[in-house]
Amino acid sequence: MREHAHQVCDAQGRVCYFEGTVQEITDEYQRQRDLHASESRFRAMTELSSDWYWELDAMGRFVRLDIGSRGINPGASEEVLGKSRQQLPQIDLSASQWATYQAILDRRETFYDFEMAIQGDNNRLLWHAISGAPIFDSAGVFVGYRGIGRDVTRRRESEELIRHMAFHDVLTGLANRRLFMDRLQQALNSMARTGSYAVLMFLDLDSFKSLNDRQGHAAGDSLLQQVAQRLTGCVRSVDTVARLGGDEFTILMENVDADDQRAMRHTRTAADKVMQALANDFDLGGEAATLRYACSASLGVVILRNPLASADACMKRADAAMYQAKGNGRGGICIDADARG
Ligand SMILES: Nc1nc2c(ncn2[C@@H]2O[C@H](COP(=O)(O)OP(=O)(O)OP(=O)(O)O)[C@@H](O)[C@H]2O)c(=O)[nH]1
Repeated sequence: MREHAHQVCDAQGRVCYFEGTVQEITDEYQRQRDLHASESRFRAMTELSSDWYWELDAMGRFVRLDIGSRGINPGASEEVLGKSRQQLPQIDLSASQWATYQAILDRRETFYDFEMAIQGDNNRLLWHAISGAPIFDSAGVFVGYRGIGRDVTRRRESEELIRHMAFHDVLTGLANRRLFMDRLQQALNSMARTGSYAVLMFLDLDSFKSLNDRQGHAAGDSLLQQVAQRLTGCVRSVDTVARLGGDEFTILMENVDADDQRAMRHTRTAADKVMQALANDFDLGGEAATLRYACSASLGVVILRNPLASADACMKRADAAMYQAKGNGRGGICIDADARG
């Protein structure tokens, strides 16, 4: 019940009696209790969850940001109030991503899991997924947006790692066969446009098995890693170096030259450089000891002229050239310069 009362006085100001009203407010009281319970539920949710709640005004500026104790960067709330997302320098979106975001807001659409890169502390890239819905007042006028945000950095990093592992060799970090074959096919396609030849090299270490057998697998692994580094260091950054597996490496050089003679000269120089890169002894001893190892390798080289050739056929030729080099006594280069190839 709610009571209102006031005094009724006589002409001299003396209180004669009280009069007032009594109102039953059970419904209103219940509504307030419900509202309070609902607000408490919402608070508990944002407090316990790693998600956060945000609200923008009609101009897209933050008017509210509730970040629970488990949420990201709890101090961020004051920094962002009054600013739009576009005004926050830590959000790292391309121009076209910003345009997509703004178009969604302009159309007053509900959106789900719009992912944004955020520059975190120590230059760590974080990823936030935000979902939001427009808010309209009782007259149907648009007054802003509200929604939730979630840190999805772990998921993005796992996806990136899986993607990287699908296309790279775990031991050396080089491209794997799958990525290499893809690049080779792309190189053949672009040869059709540029008319410039490409060069494919196939390198196999000599007697690698006996290194493994005599010095152990760790020494073999160390050699493979160091060979990968040296090969990467002796080609241009646009060239692709791959480990196909075991002790087999391949190198793809694009846009070598469109002229036969010059292409042949460049190819010889590049092949010599690769062999030269492996000429100095490797230290396979790890931290405790020194183990000098002179590595020999056989190199098969193919000058690719025919953009219609298949990537598989090119690889077979390079493999055959490498075996030819092995057959010639190991430690040498065999160049397959078939003018039709
Ligand atoms: N340490 C190490 N060894 C590997 C790895 N993958 C394959 N191998 C070994 O690499 C060796 C490959 O040897 P082959 O190329 O067949 O033989 P090879 O002794 O080099 O002989 P030639 O090529 O004829 O000179 C095998 O003994 C494999 O067990 C790896 O990731 N790490």
